[in-house]
Amino acid sequence: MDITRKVLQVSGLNVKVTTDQGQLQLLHDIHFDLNEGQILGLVGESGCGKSITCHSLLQLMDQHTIVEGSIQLGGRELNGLDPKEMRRIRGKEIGFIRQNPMNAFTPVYSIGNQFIETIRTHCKLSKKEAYELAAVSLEKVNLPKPYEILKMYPFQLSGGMLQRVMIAMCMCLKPAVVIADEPTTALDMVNQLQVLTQLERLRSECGTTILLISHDLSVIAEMADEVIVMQHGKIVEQANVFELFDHPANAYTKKLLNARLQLPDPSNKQTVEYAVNF
Ligand SMILES: Nc1ncnc2c1ncn2[C@@H]1O[C@H](COP(=O)(O)OP(=O)(O)OP(=O)(O)O)[C@@H](O)[C@H]1O
Repeated sequence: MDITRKVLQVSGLNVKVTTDQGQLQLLHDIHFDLNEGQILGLVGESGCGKSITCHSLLQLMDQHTIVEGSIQLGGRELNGLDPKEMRRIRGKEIGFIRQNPMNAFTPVYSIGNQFIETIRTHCKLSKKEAYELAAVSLEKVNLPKPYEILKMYPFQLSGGMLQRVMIAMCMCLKPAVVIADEPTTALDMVNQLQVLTQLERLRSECGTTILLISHDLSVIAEMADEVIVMQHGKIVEQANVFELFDHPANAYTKKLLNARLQLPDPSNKQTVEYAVNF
């Protein structure tokens, strides 16, 4: 008996944008399911449509865009949902961890102010209760001295710290799904590891399902259960992470895997080979 619960079901997703040159199709017939507690990796080279996919799921596309198809969260259709209702779903039911953490925060308000505001938008808590919950969550993502962090402004925190503040917000709201769009791209190795560890905790402790977008194949190999490969707005391959890395079926997937930086063998004095020709 299959007991896998589908949390998010995307089918026949087409995204078109109207430009001065006419209509341009950005996504072509995208289908995938996100199962409860799963980490689904989405990979592909720059411009293949990864961010458009997550913005479409979150209904964040601008008014010149046509989003066709079905996006069902727990059986409820999101495409075309009333914007006010969609605002309630974003954050509470679908969390979003953005590529550039600095853009996710308003520079003139303290972290505490924004954290508490976010919690209270979705949960019936007093300011004091929300403040305490925020401090506990910051500690859970290994941010020491949480009360001091809550008093700080976004520019006083590093990118990695801001990413962890966003993960802490998700831990408070416990959304069914988190969409993480290149969460580690702008971070050094130490911060990358901390953010990935906390994402994994979000999944293991809160049972959150994660759509992890990255062009970094090592991040995907480490984190994902299943992987989707995109090219030119289309899914070209979807497979279990081991299957995809060990036996890629599609020619583009093979090219993507081969394009990883090939470091030289130190015993051999040959030139470093960079296979980056798409
Ligand atoms: N509003 C728009 N009008 C026209 N084209 C657009 C619009 N938004 C995005 N695009 C195009 O759609 C394609 C997909 O963009 P998207 O941002 O999803 O790429 P991506 O895979 O996330 O890339 P990256 O890894 O660099 O973030 C790109 O070619 C982009 O130029």
